Amino acid sequence: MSELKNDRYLRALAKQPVDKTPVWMMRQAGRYLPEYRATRSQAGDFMSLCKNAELACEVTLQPLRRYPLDAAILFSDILTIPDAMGLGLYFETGEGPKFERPVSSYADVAKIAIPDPEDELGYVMNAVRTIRRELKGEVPLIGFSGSPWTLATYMVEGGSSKTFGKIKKMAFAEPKTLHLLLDKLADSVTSYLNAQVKAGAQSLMIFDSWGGVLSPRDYEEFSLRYMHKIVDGLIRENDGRKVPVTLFTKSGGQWIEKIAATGCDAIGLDWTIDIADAKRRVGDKVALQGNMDPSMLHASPERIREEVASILAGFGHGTGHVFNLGHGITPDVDPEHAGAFINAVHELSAQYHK
Ligand SMILES: Cc1c2[nH]c(c1CCC(=O)O)Cc1[nH]c(c(CCC(=O)O)c1C)Cc1[nH]c(c(CCC(=O)O)c1C)Cc1[nH]c(c(C)c1CCC(=O)O)C2
Repeated sequence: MSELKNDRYLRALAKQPVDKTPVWMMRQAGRYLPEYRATRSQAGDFMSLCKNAELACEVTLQPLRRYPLDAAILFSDILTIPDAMGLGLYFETGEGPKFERPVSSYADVAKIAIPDPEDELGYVMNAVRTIRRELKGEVPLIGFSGSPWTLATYMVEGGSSKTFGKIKKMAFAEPKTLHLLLDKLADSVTSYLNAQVKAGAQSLMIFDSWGGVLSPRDYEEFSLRYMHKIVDGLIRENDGRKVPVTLFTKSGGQWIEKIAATGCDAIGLDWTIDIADAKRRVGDKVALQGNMDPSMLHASPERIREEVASILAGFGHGTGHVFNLGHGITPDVDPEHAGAFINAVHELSAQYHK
């Protein structure tokens, strides 16, 4: 078993005692950091940055050099799987991700093959191995993927969407087509995440960014069911240590009992749910990650501290809490405010672990 210098994050996920509440930030490597923007312009476009193991490692480590974060997250994107399936991912400046060949029919879905993670996605595994080597056991490395539903929204819509008109039409008019796609995605995500574990990822997170646009029944049918299938297929122990899995459904606060029942180790919460309420409902089963509104990072450092204090008080005494934002940090945040947030978590949380 390789030793970690700081294992607070893994201990909190396993509900073992900690000295302080661990903290990391979704999208902690990103455009709000000038050093990220510099490396990114050196790489050219975003996917070239993801495909260069040395540069992907560099941007993964940048936020850790600035802040005492308790975890690193692989620098990559959730859309690597659809790209490896042959859809032709590209990024239009200011418009987010797009696909050259979106999926629209049963025939399109039938043609899709499950990518080999060490072949078409070998660049991701190279990044994981490089980052693990360069982290030198400082903090654990989180691997990740998108959920089948969230990946399918991009594949069917051809990019980001506000209304999800095309994928909902497929869900309700051609459910067989969508289920075949979701099934292939679940198999792809399982083998992709297991390959990340074998390459060195010490924890896993599944981003279900768009599960919250579904009705409760449709959430179970089109999103949760496939995340459950993935959880059942994951390697849960490696190198003598548990590999915890965190499920994050944005706007999924009303379904946390159902999410906990998948057998995941932790639930990621956005800011629309009170963490005290979440702890009452599922705190005996799973750890909780979250949940400050990322927009709060625009407030003064004093106001940020107050917000951190109130979330810590909501969770209360004991372990099982990984502090985070309720969604990704945005490019317009002042890096000093991010630092104030992280320090506040460490300083104000010690009293809850005595
Ligand atoms: C939906 C989604 C995507 N990607 C991701 C999600 C799920 C999380 C969420 O709900 O936000 C996940 C993701 N994307 C990225 C990471 C890296 C790890 C981290 O630091 O958290 C992670 C975990 C890097 C990235 N992924 C992307 C960037 C920005 C790219 C750039 O440098 O221009 C980063 C740092 C690109 C991306 N990729 C995607 C979008 C919507 C965008 C933004 C496009 C834009 O704003 O121009 C798809």
